[in-house]
Amino acid sequence: MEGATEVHSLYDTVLILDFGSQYSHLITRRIREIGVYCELLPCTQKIDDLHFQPKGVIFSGSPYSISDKDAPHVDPKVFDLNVPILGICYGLQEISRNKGGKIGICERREYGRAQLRIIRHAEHPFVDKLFQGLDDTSEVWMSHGDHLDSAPEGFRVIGDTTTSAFAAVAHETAKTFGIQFHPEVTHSKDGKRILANFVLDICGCEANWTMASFIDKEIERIRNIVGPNGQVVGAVSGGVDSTVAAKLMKEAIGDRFHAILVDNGVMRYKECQNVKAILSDRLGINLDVVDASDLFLDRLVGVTDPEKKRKIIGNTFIEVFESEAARIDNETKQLGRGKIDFLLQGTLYPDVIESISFKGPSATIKTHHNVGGLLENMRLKLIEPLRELFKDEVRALGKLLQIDDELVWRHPFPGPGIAIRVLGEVTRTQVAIARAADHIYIEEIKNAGLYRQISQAYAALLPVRSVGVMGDKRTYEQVIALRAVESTDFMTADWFPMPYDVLKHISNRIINEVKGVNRVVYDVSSKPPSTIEWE
Ligand SMILES: Nc1ncnc2c1ncn2[C@@H]1O[C@H](COP(=O)(O)OP(=O)(O)OP(=O)(O)O)[C@@H](O)[C@H]1O
Ligand SMILES: O=c1[nH]c(=O)c2[nH+]cn([C@@H]3O[C@H](COP(=O)(O)O)[C@@H](O)[C@H]3O)c2[nH]1
Ligand SMILES: NC(=O)CC[C@H](N)C(=O)O
Ligand SMILES: [Mg+2]
Repeated sequence: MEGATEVHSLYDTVLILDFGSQYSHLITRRIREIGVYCELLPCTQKIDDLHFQPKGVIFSGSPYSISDKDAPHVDPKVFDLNVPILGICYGLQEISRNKGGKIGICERREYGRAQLRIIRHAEHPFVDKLFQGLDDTSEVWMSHGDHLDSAPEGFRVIGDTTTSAFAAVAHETAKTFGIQFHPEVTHSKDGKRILANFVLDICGCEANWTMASFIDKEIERIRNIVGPNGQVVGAVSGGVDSTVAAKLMKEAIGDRFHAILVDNGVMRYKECQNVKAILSDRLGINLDVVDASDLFLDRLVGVTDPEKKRKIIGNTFIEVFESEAARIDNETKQLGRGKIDFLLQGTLYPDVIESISFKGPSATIKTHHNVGGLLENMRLKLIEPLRELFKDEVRALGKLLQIDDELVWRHPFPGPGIAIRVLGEVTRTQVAIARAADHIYIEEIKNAGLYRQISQAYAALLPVRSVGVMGDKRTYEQVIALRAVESTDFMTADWFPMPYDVLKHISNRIINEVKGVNRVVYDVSSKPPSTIEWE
């Protein structure tokens, strides 16, 4: 699917070469916010293998020191692309290394805020473009132990600080810039303006990366890939990612797209009904709800290990999904349609970045199940309309596609659902208790107007018994743990400071209304060292 159907062939694209900095994805985010499309690739990318002509290139920072033996380096051919280059921190040092500058070790590591003094050069107006529109000084964020001892031939110093004589440099003619600070973090006050100067003015990119323009182009792209007769099948959970992907697909190919929602018996209160109502009735998506709850719950009998639960649920998902795809294939044969050739997946850009990152995929803490990802030996080809988008872009897209706020702002819900929120063995009774408590909890969070402030909330059932007293009688029942977190990327999270009066009310309702529970606790652990889900 390379060539004219790729997003980077439809937009001016900036290439970000990742040297492994913890901020690399932030550079990508900031440039997208400016309205310019960009892609992040490992710094080891061979330029001859690049499938598109970037309008400019950015080198990220890096945890390596440029003098390390195994320090990563760019393919020098990047300098022959003849497009503007901006090096950030290690990226500046890498430019300097290629162009003959000297790099040394700082006497004192520089970490934190610094005042950048801007040095202008009236005789070389081009070098001034990076800091155009800025005052004479600017607060910037530094994080480095190496620095330039001299600028390479042909470069001018365009900014310094009291400790860095070469905090910013620019080539007199070659449109190559390097900065020692990090414009991508918000602590650099003019960071976004600097990045905008680079991508808009210096690279000449058009700021046309908006979700409104993406919709039309993506629909067109899907139509080209699928063809006039092709059919697509997709697992849809009612989560924002799969819903937005499904809606795009529906706009592109109508009822040749078949969405399948699997009731695995561990969904939330009335979830399948609600999702069906919204997706079928309101969004016009061709959706089948398959009730496989008995199959899932029977297979979970006696299983207590969280990873085993995930595996059983992941595998069963595939089985159900494959047999549904075969059924649809059969049923649509009479309509004279082609076989189903494609599988829709709601993969997002962070998943892609994670798998191509220079640092490689991170250590497995939990094997998050992913329905499509496991269908390896299927003949179906993947189609991933959200592959280039971040979650907030997906939400913006969802709004434009007129998907209800209720779905667009839904907290994420894991595929294995309540099964990993009932600790220990998953039985129908235990699921019913967790589901009822969760329903009350979420309802009250919404009533208190807190749902949007919280990134994810749920109730977990702990299979331990504690003593209580109700109506003068001794009780000996289980515990509900309430979890609520704030997070931007779900890689790290802080526990949410839930107001006491809201907690009081929720606790009261759960103990009174949910049979089998006599105690409610609130989880005050952050991630790390805890995780968001209890299992
Ligand atoms: N009950 C289900 N029925 C069908 N497909 C499902 C179900 N649960 C999960 N999936 C599939 O697994 C994928 C991954 O689930 P995941 O929870 O990560 O994403 P999501 O549900 O689309 O969005 P969110 O992260 O907001 O919940 C979904 O995109 C969907 O394709
Ligand atoms: O589709 C999924 N299948 C899974 O097996 C799974 N486990 C965790 N999660 C979700 O991932 C995010 C981070 O969760 P953890 O901090 O618990 O790892 C949170 O949003 C979790 O809800 C899952 N999603
Ligand atoms: N943030 C960075 O890119 C740091 C680069 C390099 N490790 C240094 O200490 O200078
Ligand atoms: Mg989900």
